[in-house]
Amino acid sequence: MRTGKQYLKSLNDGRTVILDGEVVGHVLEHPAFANVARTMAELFDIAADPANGMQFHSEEINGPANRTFAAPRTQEELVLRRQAIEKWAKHTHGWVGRSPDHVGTFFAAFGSHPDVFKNEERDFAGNVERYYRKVLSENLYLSYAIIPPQVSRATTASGWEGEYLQVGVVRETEEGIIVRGSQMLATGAAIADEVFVTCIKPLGPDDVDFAVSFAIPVATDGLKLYCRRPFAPAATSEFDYPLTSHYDEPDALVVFDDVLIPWDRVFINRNIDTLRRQFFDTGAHALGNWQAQIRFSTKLKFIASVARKVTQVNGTDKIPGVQEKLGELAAIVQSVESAVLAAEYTATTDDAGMRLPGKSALYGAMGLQSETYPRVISILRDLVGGGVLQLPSSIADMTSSVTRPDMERYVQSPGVASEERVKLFKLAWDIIGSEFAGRHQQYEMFYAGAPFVVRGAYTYRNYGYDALVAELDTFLGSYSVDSTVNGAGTGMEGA
Ligand SMILES: Cc1cc2nc3c(=O)[nH]c(=O)nc-3n(C[C@H](O)[C@H](O)[C@H](O)COP(=O)(O)OP(=O)(O)OC[C@H]3O[C@@H](n4cnc5c(N)ncnc54)[C@H](O)[C@@H]3O)c2cc1C
Repeated sequence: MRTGKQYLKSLNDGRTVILDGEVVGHVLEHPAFANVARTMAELFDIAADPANGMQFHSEEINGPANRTFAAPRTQEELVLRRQAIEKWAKHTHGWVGRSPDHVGTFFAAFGSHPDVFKNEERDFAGNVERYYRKVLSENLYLSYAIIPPQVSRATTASGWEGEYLQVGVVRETEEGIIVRGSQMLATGAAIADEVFVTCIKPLGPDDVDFAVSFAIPVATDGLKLYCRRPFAPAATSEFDYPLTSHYDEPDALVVFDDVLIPWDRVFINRNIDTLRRQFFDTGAHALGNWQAQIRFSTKLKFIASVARKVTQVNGTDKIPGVQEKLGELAAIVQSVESAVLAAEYTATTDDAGMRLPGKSALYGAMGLQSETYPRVISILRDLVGGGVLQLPSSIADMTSSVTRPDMERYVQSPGVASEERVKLFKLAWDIIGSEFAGRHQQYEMFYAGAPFVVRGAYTYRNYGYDALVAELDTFLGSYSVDSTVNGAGTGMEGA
């Protein structure tokens, strides 16, 4: 299996990554990307070491592959898959949202349901199968951009002024389709191998040009990545910004300047019905978002551990009011892990033989996430008080012989030396207050769609209200005006 070293080597490929009006040369030589790319390399090394139990024998490629890219067929495989995802999530403490297991999971589901992509003119179903085999055999890191740019949400792209603002097909050639336009928001693309592009938002009949699905290498002619302001370069040290310095995944607006997508990389071409079905009739949406919940649960446990330690250091942990706050935190964190396990417990097997996590539990947790995460951050913010600002400006105050004595005298706690205390509270600030922290709040609230979409389209539809209402109707049918008038069920029978 591909190692971290091999992955890093492959990044010097002439990709067009843009920051501050300029094309970044080799991403590994830029402080915005170097450390987070090394984090990804560590993940690949963990997967490549058989001792970590992250490999499985793939029938599709008849060889070893990354367990997080497996399409589970049995309950045991579903459990092993969750454990492999946890292994990676624990390495980053859940602070890397789009590690390669996220989009890789979608292709596990696509590859198990090629029929959904079947097309009379072209072998798109075969393309999906072959591409999944490529993901497995090359241990690929995919990012994705599946949301139209935020031009206007009042209409879909066909209603916008200006053509091809959203990525769409301009024309077809013998070699493939030519696409033009943009899509948001490809997390990790600047350091990924490939980018998967499609549209998950519903399209109207006039949007057929935008109904595409394809994957291409990041280093493709005409493909540009406009990255948001990176936070890692401003991180003065690992000690000052322990999370920012390692886990600042770049987010990018993806722009296509008449890019040729070869036919063998096209999965959907101008087909609104298949576009809708690709995520939901393949199980990809559920399997992919379960990966996200496993990662989220790992992150929440990490934040809870910081909160608990802060109260120990500050000597507030014996106060009943503080224990109540830690209790609320524990309840929230446990409810997310419980949903992950409940989804596993209620898993079902679909028509293609793929084992899918239970949707009611999965989408239930997702429906609350836009409140869960801010609440968790708010509890930690409450518990740390001003301690996160009563901190030296940087590691320099800790190392300078002039300032260190004051740090050791004034910034410490009983039994907790200055360095230990500063370290903990700097970590807390990187969780609640740094730019990295702010981006994470936005990420957890929006990565699976705006909250109104998650609740209205996923949680509501998958809850199983019909079965509940059927039970309610049985109960309502068990009594009537007549039975009440006759005294039945009132306790007055025979009176
Ligand atoms: C940090 C981060 C990383 C991301 N990474 C990725 C990625 O890797 N790949 C990817 O494809 N996408 C990614 N996304 C994009 C994400 O999928 C979108 O942000 C998400 O789908 C929501 O779309 P939007 O931001 O355009 O919000 P909009 O749809 O514009 O909604 C914004 C807000 O407007 C209001 N609103 C709009 N329409 C309605 C309505 N009909 N009813 C009620 N309220 C409404 C709501 O308050 C809503 O929250 C990322 C986003 C963030 C923040």
